[in-house]
Amino acid sequence: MAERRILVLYGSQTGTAEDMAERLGKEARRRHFTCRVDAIDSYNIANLVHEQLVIFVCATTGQGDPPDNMKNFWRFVFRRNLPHNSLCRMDFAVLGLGDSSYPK
Ligand SMILES: Cc1cc2nc3c(=O)[nH]c(=O)nc-3n(C[C@H](O)[C@H](O)[C@H](O)COP(=O)(O)O)c2cc1C
Repeated sequence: MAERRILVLYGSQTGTAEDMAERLGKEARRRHFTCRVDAIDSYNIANLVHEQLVIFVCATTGQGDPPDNMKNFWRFVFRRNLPHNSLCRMDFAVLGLGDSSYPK
């Protein structure tokens, strides 16, 4: 990886995923990565194709629903006409937050 750059995007309803994303950002900067942390729907999805490495930190709310600040992205991901290879050049990781007391 020529440039050490990470984007951390979070979907958070009550702040836990946001805190986690900020912690990841801090840790990444400590390790000399350039790191931006943002709510998923505040980020311009059209730019995702230019990202090298993205960490998605996403919580669940309602009844297995996406948080309000990632609803647009959720719709985007499930678009029927989204080319299957549209994000294939991007490395990504997903950290999901939930609570095991909710029914599966
Ligand atoms: C109203 C509400 C609904 C939730 N629904 C679910 C759920 O359906 N499934 C699940 O695994 N966790 C559920 N959770 C647990 C949250 O996903 C978990 O507490 C998470 O850490 C919250 O992250 P956030 O503070 O970033 O929103 C729910 C929590 C709340 C407050």
